Amino acid sequence: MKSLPKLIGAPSALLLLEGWTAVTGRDAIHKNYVFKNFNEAFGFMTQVALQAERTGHHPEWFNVYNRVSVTLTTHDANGVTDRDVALASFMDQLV
Ligand SMILES: C[C@H](O)[C@H](O)[C@H]1CNC2=NC(N)=NC(=O)C2=N1
Repeated sequence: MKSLPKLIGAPSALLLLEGWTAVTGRDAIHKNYVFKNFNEAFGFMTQVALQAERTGHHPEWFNVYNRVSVTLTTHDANGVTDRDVALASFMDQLV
C-alpha cells in the first residue's frame, strides 16, 4: 500500500534538485535531457519507464531523437510532491 503523496510545491522541490525549473501556470517541474543519440535517449526512457511502473508514478515527457523533455507533477495531488522529487532524483542519477 502506497502512502499518500506529500504536497511540497515546485519551489521546495527545486531546492533539492539540480537543473530543474518551475513550470509557468501550474505546480510542476521541468528538465531537458540531451543524449548522444536516440539509442541513449530511449535507453534512459526505458529505465525511467520501469521505475515509473515500480513506483506507480509517471512522467509527462516528449522525445525527439536525442532529446527528452520531462515534466513532473502529481496528478492525484494537483502539484509537486515527494514522489516527483524521488522520480527526478532517479532520472538524474541515471545520467
Ligand atoms: C492508480 C495509479 O497509481 C495512479 O493513477 C498514479 C499513476 N501515475 C501517476 N503519475 C503521476 N505523475 N501522478 C499521479 O497522480 C499518478 N497516479
